[in-house]
Amino acid sequence: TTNKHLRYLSEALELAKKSPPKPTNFCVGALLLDTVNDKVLSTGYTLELPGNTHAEQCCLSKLAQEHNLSEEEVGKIIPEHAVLYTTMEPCFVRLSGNLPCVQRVLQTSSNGYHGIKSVVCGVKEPETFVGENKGRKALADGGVDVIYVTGLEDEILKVATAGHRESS
Ligand SMILES: Nc1nc(=O)c(N)c(NC[C@H](O)[C@H](O)[C@H](O)COP(=O)(O)O)[nH]1
Ligand SMILES: [Zn+2]
Repeated sequence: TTNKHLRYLSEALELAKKSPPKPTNFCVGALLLDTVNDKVLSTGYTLELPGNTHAEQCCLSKLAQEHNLSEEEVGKIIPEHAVLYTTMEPCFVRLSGNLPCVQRVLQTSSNGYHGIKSVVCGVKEPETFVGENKGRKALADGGVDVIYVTGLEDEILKVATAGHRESS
């Protein structure tokens, strides 16, 4: 399944490349996969939707919109065995103070909804903005497996930090 993880993580990386580089965040790509039907349910990249939005946030928000649900209810339509692929691990703290994506993921399995129980990411979050990201433990405590897949780190970080260099 590592090849499958790399395939979808590569797709998420292509999405991350669409994100407009900024010095105050990372360019990340995310996609939600229905692994039973091998169907991409939704995709997202940083700043895709208006506002200071994250890739995982856009992915979930677009899915909610498609089903006329609020973000809080989107777990209702997420099938069992859905996997969230994100090039960088979900944020645990955001300098902006906006709701972290760890909370958004955990929220999908509230209210008795099955929600997202598995996250596959390509890199841990660098400590640039908020120090060590402790999201993996929070997700595990909430019954969500976090799997780090190696192999794309360099490219993921290069894309993620495109806005952090003068001549990017
Ligand atoms: N997983 C992830 N997906 C994203 O789409 C994104 N931009 C980040 N970035 C994490 C970083 O910690 C925050 O971008 C900064 O903490 C600034 O916070 P805001 O983004 O302004 O809320 N992380
Ligand atoms: Zn986030």
